[in-house]
Amino acid sequence: MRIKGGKPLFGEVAISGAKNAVLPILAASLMSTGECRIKDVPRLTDVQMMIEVLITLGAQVSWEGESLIVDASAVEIREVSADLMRRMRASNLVLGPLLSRFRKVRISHPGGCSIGSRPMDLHLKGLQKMGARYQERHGFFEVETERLQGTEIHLDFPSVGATENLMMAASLAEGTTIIRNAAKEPEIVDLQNFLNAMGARVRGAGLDIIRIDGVERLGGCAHQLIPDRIEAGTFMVAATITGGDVTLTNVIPEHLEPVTAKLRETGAQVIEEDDRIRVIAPRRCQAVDIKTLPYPGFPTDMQAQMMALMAVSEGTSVISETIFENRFKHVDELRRMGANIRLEGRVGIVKGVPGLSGAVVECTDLRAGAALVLAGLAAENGTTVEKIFHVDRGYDRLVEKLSGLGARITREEG
Ligand SMILES: CC(=O)N[C@H]1[C@@H](OP(=O)(O)OP(=O)(O)OC[C@H]2O[C@@H](n3ccc(=O)[nH]c3=O)[C@H](O)[C@@H]2O)O[C@H](CO)[C@@H](O)[C@@H]1O
Ligand SMILES: C=C(OP(=O)(O)O)C(=O)O
Repeated sequence: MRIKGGKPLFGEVAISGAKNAVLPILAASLMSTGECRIKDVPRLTDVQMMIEVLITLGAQVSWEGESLIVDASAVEIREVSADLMRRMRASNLVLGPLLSRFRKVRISHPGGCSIGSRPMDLHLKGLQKMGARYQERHGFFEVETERLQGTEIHLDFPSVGATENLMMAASLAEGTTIIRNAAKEPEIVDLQNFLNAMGARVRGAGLDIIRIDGVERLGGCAHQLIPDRIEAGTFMVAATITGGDVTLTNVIPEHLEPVTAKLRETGAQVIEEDDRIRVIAPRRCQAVDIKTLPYPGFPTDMQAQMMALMAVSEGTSVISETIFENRFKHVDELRRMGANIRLEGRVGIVKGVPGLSGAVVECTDLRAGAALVLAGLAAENGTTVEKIFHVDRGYDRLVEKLSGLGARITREEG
């Protein structure tokens, strides 16, 4: 991606459906014996990969405009290969659905990814409490059960993935499951709504305790995805870092509160309407401290983008990453562009500089890539962002959307 920075962004941009909602929802569709129609699905490589997982398992999946139609009635295979698992972390979300529907699953160990290790002990501990047995062999988890039984599960940490896997598994279990210390992210609420539309009985998503009354079968449904709060947050930072004035449409402002609060602290004006947010940038932002936390805390998926903003803000910012142990890979690349950042373990100390200078930089992961694009939009001269495929995992038509706001950005296939 080539960016000629230094131009404020102006105008309106429509936010796509949420990546982190559609991936668990596609996994959940494996439990249905009817046809599921999911609307407003973003065109992302992660979505394409999840479609491949579903097809490999035997589901029929087709696009109809912006909707995906999934028919999993003929699914029989119960194994996810190491290859698919390596290519997309979220493929671990088929564990709960396949186990509850077929009672036996073989899923490759997720290992780690560039932002840190991605353990599944909480997912497995919860399933074990529901009566599943598992063993780890040759890099695979082999999990089986006669039928999952409802139970009470207390999560040691409000893990998003574990909450999702357990909610899905419990939907076809016998009896009632209570998940305590559950994750409260908006994507959990969207999953609850999708499960209930298929005929499940889930209540409490968005709160600490989720109650699932198991049912015998799940049928077809139609579901509209929530907008992507991380894509939205990224555009809010794009407006701020370039000194622009941008209105986002198709957003749920409440989901963005942690980001909005921080941006307001930097001096940006954020005006919320029903399903729109307008961001008006200050002359120069003030540095603010950031600590990533489970929702409604500040999202880890916005940490890199905020670091790019802090790199050009006035003052010193302390950024603590508490969710992933290795989510600072963008630091070296931002330094190439003139950022003054020191790392101390999981804390980044960012001393704002008056401006960044364009350079050739490389994406190391999805949000690191987004941060570099943002830095490029703010920098003087040209920036080349390489390995942009990381960004395609989570941003739908990013170049088109940024160009629509006046950014000078092009893309070349390497
Ligand atoms: C709480 C949180 O912010 N979760 C983020 C996490 O979700 P994701 O579902 O990938 O990760 P979790 O929420 O499960 O994991 C968060 C933390 O819990 C630990 N853990 C997780 C599962 C487990 O069985 N054992 C265990 O120890 C992880 O190592 C990590 O430190 O990454 C996604 C992609 O960046 C984000 O959208 C989610 O917001
Ligand atoms: C890292 C992310 O996704 P995943 O958990 O699917 O790797 C993300 O959405 O920022």
